[in-house]
Amino acid sequence: MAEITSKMQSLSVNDKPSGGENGSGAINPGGKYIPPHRSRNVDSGDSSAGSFNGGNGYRRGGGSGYGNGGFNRGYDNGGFNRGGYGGGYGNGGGYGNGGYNRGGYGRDRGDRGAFGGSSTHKRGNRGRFVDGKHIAGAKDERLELELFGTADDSKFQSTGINFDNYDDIPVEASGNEVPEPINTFDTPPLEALLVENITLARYTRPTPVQKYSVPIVAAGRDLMACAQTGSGKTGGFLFPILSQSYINGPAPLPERANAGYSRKAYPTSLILAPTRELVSQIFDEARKFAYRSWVRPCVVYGGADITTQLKQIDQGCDLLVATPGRLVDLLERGRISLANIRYLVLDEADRMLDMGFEPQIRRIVEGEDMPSVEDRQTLMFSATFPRDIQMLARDFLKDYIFLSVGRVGSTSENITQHIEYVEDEDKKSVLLDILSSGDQGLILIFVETKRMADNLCDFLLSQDFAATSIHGDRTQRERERALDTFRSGRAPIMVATAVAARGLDIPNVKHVINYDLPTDIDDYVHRIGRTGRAGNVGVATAFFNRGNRGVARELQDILKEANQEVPAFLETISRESSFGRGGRGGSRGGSSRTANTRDFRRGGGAGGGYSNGGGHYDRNGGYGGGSGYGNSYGNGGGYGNADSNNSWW
Ligand SMILES: Nc1ncnc2c1ncn2[C@@H]1O[C@H](COP(=O)(O)OP(=O)(O)OP(=O)(O)O)[C@@H](O)[C@H]1O
Repeated sequence: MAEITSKMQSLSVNDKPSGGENGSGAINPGGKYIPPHRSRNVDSGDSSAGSFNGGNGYRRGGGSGYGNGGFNRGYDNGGFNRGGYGGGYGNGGGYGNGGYNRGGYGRDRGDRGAFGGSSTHKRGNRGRFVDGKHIAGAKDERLELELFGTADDSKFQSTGINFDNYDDIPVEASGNEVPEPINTFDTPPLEALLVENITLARYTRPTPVQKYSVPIVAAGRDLMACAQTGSGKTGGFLFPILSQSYINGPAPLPERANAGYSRKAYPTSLILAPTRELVSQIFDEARKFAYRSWVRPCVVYGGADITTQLKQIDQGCDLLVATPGRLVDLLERGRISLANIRYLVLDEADRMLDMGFEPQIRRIVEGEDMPSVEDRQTLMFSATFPRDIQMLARDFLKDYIFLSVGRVGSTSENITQHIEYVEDEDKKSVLLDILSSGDQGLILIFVETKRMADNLCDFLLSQDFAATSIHGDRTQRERERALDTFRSGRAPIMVATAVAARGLDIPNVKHVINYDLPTDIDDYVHRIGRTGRAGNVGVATAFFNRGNRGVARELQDILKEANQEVPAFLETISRESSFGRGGRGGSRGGSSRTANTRDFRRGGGAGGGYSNGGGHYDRNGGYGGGSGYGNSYGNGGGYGNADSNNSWW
């Protein structure tokens, strides 16, 4: 600290940077900061570095000083400023004294708490199922406004100019006797109240995945559905299970249910998803479409007060949205029975396996009182379906229909993808260039580690950008607050680890930046899918350098599939790395990670049989390691620990 202070004092605006410690930015005689990637001749064969905005200067005047993160925690924690010695030496920018105020944004979380407003379930607006008939509850205008907003409310996603283009995406449905898709919401088999709620949500037409899923579930079939990010998969499972629930009513309680002191809930539908944010979001959607119905949705996830969750469950729980770890906890406490489950949904199942949830999932599905695969309907949804998850399907699904909207694991053409060659030490300055280039709506920046998320967020704050961060080490409250400030635009930049990669539906995310590329190409697909949703357009930029050559080939394939420009350096590096790895084995075509086949049951596919994919994906000592299907599970990760945050993200 003393050393830094003395360095700061000894520097003037015209000083050369001291190098090393501040990321090697340079300051020209006029006091203008020259970012390192400009002041150096880039010779890595990339023509793209620094090409973002035609050379905007930094509007923050002077500031280099990045690279000395680690200061300034406590952003978005409501007003106090721990600026410390902040960033700053080597610049004339004057932010080094804690002068920027990180409070401000980060309040007004309101009272959604763990369960969202529970007013949905006031007696009056709750529906009933009497004598085989669904009787809708009374209307509640205030609640309607809360659930559905108004057409011009930016908090709610509206469809974009390319919404109709979803109809042009080729759909493949394989399996026995695939039912005909519906084309509109007002045709059977959708139940009348659900159609009313869909209208309140201002959905005018079903997306392809919804067109198929509704009749498939109505026909009593199981489903594995793979559709691009942002194309309405949540409705794809909520619509059919709610509609069928409204038509069929609740399952009768088992005879011994709630005998004596037992206070168990007997949900009819169970939706499992990997992260707290995702289950909360699914729950919010379920509240909309369950409005005025007999179905009462509940949500449970780790990291939040279990007593509050139990109280909510006690008030009724017909559709339960849960992370696997917390659900196991509740099962152990004897507060939930799965004996009445008719519909089981696994959303983002591949991520749940990545996170080490497989033991919990197997316990929930096979080791408790859930009806067997023959006596329930099981649905699996994701935008990517690696082969191992298709294998899991063999145990959980029966005679299912495999639905793929577009190619499995492909990205939406609504997202314009840029891959820029950026060396690690240049990333910050290139990022500043992008962020300085104008109003771009919300910007989501992905990094690989929690530490990096903190560092980068601190750095951006030090540069006067209103940023927040989300990662697995932040408390649930902090994570919710971060999401809220981001959603509302009070902090229009969010630095995130993979916790925010899947499923999150945040309107107005215009740009996703992969500051660090993931090592798994499926993660890339999900990350960039936070933009370009519901027919809206978006931009995704990835910083690529030789350290990312492991994904070069797959990235190139993805760009081609989505009709995106493939930079020359990517082709070169991808050729080099394919050569180094002995041909196409590690590529998307032959990878065991992402299924190239549409329906695994059809066998073979471009990559050959499952066991010869090469380089089985491995994370957390997960299910990797083996060739061959037989030993691909059986991961480490210790039973019961997956709700904790042992991971790096
Ligand atoms: N039929 C529809 N009409 C209009 N908007 C829709 C329709 N279905 C879904 N949406 C909207 O599209 C957005 C994306 O939907 P959703 O979150 O279900 O996508 P997803 O396919 O699950 O994406 P991801 O793969 O990222 O999880 C949401 O804001 C949702 O409200």
